[in-house]
Amino acid sequence: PPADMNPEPKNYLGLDFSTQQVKGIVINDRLEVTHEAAVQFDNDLPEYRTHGGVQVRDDGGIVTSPTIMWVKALDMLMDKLRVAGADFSTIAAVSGSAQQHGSVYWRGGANKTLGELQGDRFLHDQLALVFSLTDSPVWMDSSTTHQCRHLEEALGGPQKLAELTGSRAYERFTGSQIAKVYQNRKEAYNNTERISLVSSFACSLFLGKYAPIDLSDGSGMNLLDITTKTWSQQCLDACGGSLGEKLGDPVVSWKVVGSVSSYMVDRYTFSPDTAIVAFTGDNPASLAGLCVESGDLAVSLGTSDTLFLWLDTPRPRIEGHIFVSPIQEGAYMGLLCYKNGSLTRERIRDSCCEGSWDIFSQLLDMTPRGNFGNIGMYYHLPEITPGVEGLYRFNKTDEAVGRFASNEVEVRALIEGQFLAKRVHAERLGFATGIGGKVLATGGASNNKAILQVLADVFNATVYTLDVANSACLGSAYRAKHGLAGGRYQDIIKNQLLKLACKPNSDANEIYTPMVMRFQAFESSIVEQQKKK
Ligand SMILES: O=C(CO)[C@@H](O)[C@H](O)CF
Repeated sequence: PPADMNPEPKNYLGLDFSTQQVKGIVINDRLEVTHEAAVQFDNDLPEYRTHGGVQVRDDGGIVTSPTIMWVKALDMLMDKLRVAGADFSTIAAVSGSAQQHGSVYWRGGANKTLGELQGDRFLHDQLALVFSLTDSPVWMDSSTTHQCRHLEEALGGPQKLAELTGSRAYERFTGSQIAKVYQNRKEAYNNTERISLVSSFACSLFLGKYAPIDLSDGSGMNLLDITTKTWSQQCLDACGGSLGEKLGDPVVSWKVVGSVSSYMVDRYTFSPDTAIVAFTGDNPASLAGLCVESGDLAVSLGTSDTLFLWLDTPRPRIEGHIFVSPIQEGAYMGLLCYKNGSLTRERIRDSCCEGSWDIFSQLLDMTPRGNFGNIGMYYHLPEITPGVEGLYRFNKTDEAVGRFASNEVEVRALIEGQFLAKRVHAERLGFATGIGGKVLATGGASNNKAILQVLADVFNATVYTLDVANSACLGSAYRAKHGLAGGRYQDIIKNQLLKLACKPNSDANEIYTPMVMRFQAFESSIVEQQKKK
């Protein structure tokens, strides 16, 4: 039969440049993982002396990563994938993701160098001198409070900035980081021809020229007007001179931004027509990898808990973040981060359950939904959402109490309290609870059925689990197929197996909707109290 009757198998490559490692996954046309590899920055590139992939200065305020380390790691990753048996000549499309908010500064002439890379030499040898700033600020940096206040003032306050860009000003967000470079490293800034996010920087290494910033990761900069989907000139002017031309125009996340570079063809035998789909942030890529659809939410129950929301009508607030959706035109995603996640669950397991998850689950199962009206909030660490700290317990008559009557009430108060908070904050951002959407759970605690039952009851929704360890990397591979195929993302992932974990009890709504109201009132009073301190 003619060659096109038996088209080559279509495989897809997804990458994720996270804080501690760069990972690559190859999937086949049925989205099955066929090859994977990772390069750990600390262990595999010790010459850069990073800890957790970063270098910390100034008593923790300044956190950066050597840009060239990421470059060197990519060649190592591609070699590891090839050794693992990946055949890059069968890759139809590549996409990727990266830690959000970090920034890369390309010196004048770097675009030309990117286009002339020689396949017989390492990337890092050829790109050693192309960065006008050699250390990239990353999301853990918190040295830009002054720039954040200036940006919020320039835009009329935190709520106004949130309505325009999806978030209030945050120290880690790229706009304030660029403002700091503009103010303190003016020469480097003026020598900078292009500023990339870590995601568009990584894409540039495959493209052989500057890759555009995508709208979803671009929503994490405090620079993008998420309604018009263009840079806000007011925000650009508040952060740096002629910043718009250094950023280039943003593109939709599913755009094919070009075909693979000659470097990648020569060195790794990619086919010259391999498509490169815009890279995005790790959280938008995770939303894709967790197969979130309209009306769904995903929760990653890990060291910190993260909530990924599908939003059709977002309501930006000074808490949480709204990003342009990486997978659906016109839709948005909400992101909520909680620092008191599994560390808090482990504390209560140790203090009330002799350190045993089995006892934890038994105590949870033996207490009634609604916990006799008791509500608890457990912020051993300074919480992100909301910005409070401390332990708070309320009994059924709304009185603050120092402790609950039993261990089982304490255990249920912790889990119900963590999920009530998530429902309150999700609904504030515009999420509609209980309209038939799914809850997708992942992360360590998603292996605990008793915990997932509470999640199903509080959200009055069926909970599914998917054990995708690297949801961002997997989501990047799915997005590579989506960008090439076009059409609806849902059609790309429709056969993905979701494991049904538990359904809500029939009385869930009548029990938890009133509790949501009470929780909201308690949280507002605590936030007010902390402001007065
Ligand atoms: O800052 C964050 C989100 O706003 C983190 O989740 C980074 O993306 C982690 F890399």
